[in-house]
Amino acid sequence: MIRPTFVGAIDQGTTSSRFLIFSQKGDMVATHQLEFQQHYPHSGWHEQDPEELVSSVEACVNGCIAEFENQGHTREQVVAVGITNQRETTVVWDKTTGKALHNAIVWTDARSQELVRKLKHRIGSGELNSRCGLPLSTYPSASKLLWLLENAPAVKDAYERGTLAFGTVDSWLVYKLNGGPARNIHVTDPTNASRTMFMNIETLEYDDDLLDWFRIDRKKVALPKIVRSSDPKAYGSLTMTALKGVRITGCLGDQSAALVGQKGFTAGLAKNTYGTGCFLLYNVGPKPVISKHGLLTTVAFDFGEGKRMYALEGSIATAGSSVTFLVENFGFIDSPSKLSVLAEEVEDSGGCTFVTAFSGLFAPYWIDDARGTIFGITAYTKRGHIARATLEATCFQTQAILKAMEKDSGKPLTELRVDGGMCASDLIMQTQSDFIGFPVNRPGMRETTALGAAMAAGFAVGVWKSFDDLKDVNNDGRTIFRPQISEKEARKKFARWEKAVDMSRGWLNEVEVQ
Ligand SMILES: Nc1ncnc2c1ncn2[C@@H]1O[C@H](COP(=O)(O)OP(=O)(O)O)[C@@H](O)[C@H]1O
Ligand SMILES: O=P(O)(O)OC[C@H](O)CO
Repeated sequence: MIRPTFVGAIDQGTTSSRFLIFSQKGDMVATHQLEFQQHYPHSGWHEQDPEELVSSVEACVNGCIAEFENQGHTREQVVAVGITNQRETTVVWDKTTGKALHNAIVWTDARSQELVRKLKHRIGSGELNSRCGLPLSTYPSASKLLWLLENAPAVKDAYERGTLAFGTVDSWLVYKLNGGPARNIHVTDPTNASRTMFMNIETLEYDDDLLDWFRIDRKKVALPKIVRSSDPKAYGSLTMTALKGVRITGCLGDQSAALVGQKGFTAGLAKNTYGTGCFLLYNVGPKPVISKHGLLTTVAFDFGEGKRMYALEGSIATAGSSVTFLVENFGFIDSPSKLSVLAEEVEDSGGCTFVTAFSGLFAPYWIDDARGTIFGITAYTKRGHIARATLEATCFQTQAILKAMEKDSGKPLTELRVDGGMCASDLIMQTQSDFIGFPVNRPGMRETTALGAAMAAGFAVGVWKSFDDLKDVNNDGRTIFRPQISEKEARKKFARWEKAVDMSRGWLNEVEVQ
């Protein structure tokens, strides 16, 4: 009997790690998920333990395989594994010992704000964006690595001794899952490398001028080799877990993976993922487009010649994390899924606008001196109003990003494909459609990020041979949300949001910046 083949996907997100197994039809057959600890040592700082990222992934693989085998399958049916990950989060380790030298600095971490402020005065700062696709800010990995080199003695020492290795979470996982220094597999893919500020967005190679500008000496720090997002050999294989020996053949930053999982293979398609943050990626085709309106240029995926695409990206730093904040810091609700219930106790936000700038505001505004601010509170304000204002904040920022995208691309979008934890809420998706004035399309199977990683891995080993092989994947159970308010009303709400954004500028002055 020929047993069907399956592909596994490691999804290492900001708040949890997951392992999922997909059939050749793209159906998710087994999954295991674990949350891990977040560390906030100071206001604006956000760290994770690199060892815990690895151990949570390994536990997820084992938990998922147990479930898979309970269904009557065998682990040998999993022929390849893909990795997708939170991007920009920076890990540094000693390449001789394989040990992390500092906690991972998470993409949301704003500690490098002062450093970035100084870098903005350095000659040539204005040219960085067109070379690497990213604005100089606390968000990409570059400023996080510079901060570590200036402030973490162990990192500085390893740099001086030439034993320092740098990577984003994909590189760290691949390195550790391959057994660390024994094999020393130190690689990344262009979707992740395009988030560092070290890669040239045209050539997809490290750019010596960029590294020189940041004063990073390549002889003193090992950077991961940039290889394709789908590759049968470059990523090695798992040396531990129930899938020991299985090859890792796909690697995509999570937002690129979601675009792939939503089958956004051709120019003009877009998706918006509402996870810890929220990220809208719009496929612009095989040539990069540099934004003039506050968006990022990123690699959508690199599946080899003729299958390499770029995207314009709108990044929102705080989305699902604002919901978690209401749960954990304010105790308004006991789980994120109750947000909609609380928000539905009231008809609207009662005049409140919440600018959820916990790490400053990202696209399209890039205001690093703003912090979370609620406007319009009166004696009338109830928790439900704040809940509504919280969910509306992500929808307003998405609306602002879409306006910028329309200006950059010259083409208005007519439908938004969505996924991520927050999109489970019908109220949020309806609000989104109301604000943007066109349909929001939510798939039945929402693990599109993991599906994208599985697709990248499956392409490398011939599980799928062309995009056309995937045309029937994840088409069932879609929900379409259509606008229910007038354009005039949406415009009025948006004008109030823009006013609030403007008023949130400059909250942190130079003296207060850490
Ligand atoms: N029903 C819901 N309504 C609103 N927010 C939700 C809901 N379910 C989950 N979330 C939010 O979604 C986020 C988790 O989404 P997920 O896509 O798993 O994130 P990540 O990949 O960043 O770890 C959490 O921040 C959580 O607060
Ligand atoms: O973990 P997510 O889904 O919020 O995604 C994190 C992004 O990759 C950060 O750029």
